[in-house]
Amino acid sequence: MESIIFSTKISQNLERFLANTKHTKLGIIADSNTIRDCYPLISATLPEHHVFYFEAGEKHKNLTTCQNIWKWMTENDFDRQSVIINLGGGVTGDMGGFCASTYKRGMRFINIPTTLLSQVDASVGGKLGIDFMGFKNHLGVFTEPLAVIISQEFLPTLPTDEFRSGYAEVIKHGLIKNEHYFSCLKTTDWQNQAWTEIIEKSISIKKDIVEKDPKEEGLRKILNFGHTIGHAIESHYLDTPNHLLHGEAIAIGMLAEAYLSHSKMRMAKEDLTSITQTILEVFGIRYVAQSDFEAIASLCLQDKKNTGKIINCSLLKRIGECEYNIPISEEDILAALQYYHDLKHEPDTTTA
Ligand SMILES: NC(=O)c1ccc[n+]([C@@H]2O[C@H](COP(=O)([O-])OP(=O)(O)OC[C@H]3O[C@@H](n4cnc5c(N)ncnc54)[C@H](O)[C@@H]3O)[C@@H](O)[C@H]2O)c1
Ligand SMILES: O=C(O)C(=O)C[C@@H](O)[C@H](O)[C@H](O)COP(=O)(O)O
Ligand SMILES: [Zn+2]
Repeated sequence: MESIIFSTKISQNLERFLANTKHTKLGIIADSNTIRDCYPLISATLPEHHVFYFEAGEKHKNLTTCQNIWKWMTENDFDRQSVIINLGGGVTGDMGGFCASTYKRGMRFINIPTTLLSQVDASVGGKLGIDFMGFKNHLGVFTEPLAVIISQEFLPTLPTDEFRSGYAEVIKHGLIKNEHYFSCLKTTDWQNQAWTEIIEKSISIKKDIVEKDPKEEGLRKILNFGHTIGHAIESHYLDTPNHLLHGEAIAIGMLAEAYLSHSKMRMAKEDLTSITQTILEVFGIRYVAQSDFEAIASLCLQDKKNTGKIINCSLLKRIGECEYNIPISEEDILAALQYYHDLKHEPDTTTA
């Protein structure tokens, strides 16, 4: 597993790390926001390097951007002894890591995650990839970074919606593995959490699972709770005015899959109520039209956990315990989406 460095002075930690990492060339991959807000925090102490940045956003996590990255690597004579630094959120980490690990069959890379979401989840565990044909992370590989360097110095410029998006993965970590963690999250205002503890706790939950099953042959599928339906919703609305951030879509996915946990796994009604209240308090209700349900359900047919035409979902037995490879039907998905839709009419739960 990659080494994870918790840093309070990113420029110094990175300088030290690079001094001990022999490389021919050094490349920085960022997006249009992190080049402005995050690169200045590390640029002064970096040794000689090349920079590539792309237009920020999920819709640029695609083959066209990858081609531009591979061209930049080639034109600047990167070789297998070169090192790439991915400076940004999950989009930069997933795509930059994918490009590095496929260029000349593999170059080393370091992740410097700059969003809450990428610090608690995306930068750890070696899942890399891009979207393709409208499906999330459809092309990709498992490759560990050389290191992940995590610093909260980047977070002050992160917009509130992006912060909240990352919080969805934090809630997920509590729901799948640690009831106590979830109940602490539940009782504290989400904007006033103790972020140092949250980041460390979430990473330790994820790391523990990934170490046991790095290539998602079994147990790791629990990290995908909320993602069967959540990814389908994210993909469906990606290029529309109703587009959702990854965590916002996963929050809806977790509500829908919590409903299925109750209906198919006998998770207690009190647990469903507690999950529903907690997620709605943070995320409110978002636009998911009934007329889109069929299309969303059919996107689930391409989920990577599936076996042939069987849609396998990760569902909760109770808060803090998740099971994987639970077959669900398209009708189940429609019922779960209806559950989400109907929450809009509950007087105490609608905030948006
Ligand atoms: N590989 C994994 O295990 C894994 C896990 C979870 C999510 N993901 C993927 O990660 C992606 C979502 O990650 P994300 O939420 O970090 O999205 P992102 O990379 O798009 O970053 C979110 C936004 O914040 C901006 N930004 C980043 N850092 C900033 C900073 N410090 N200050 C100001 N602006 C900043 C970015 O430019 C972008 O506009 C999705 O593609 C998802 O599929 C991967
Ligand atoms: O690390 C994992 O495993 C996860 O499932 C973490 C998820 O939060 C993340 O969104 C991941 O990229 C989803 O993977 P995918 O295999 O469903 O594309
Ligand atoms: Zn996710």
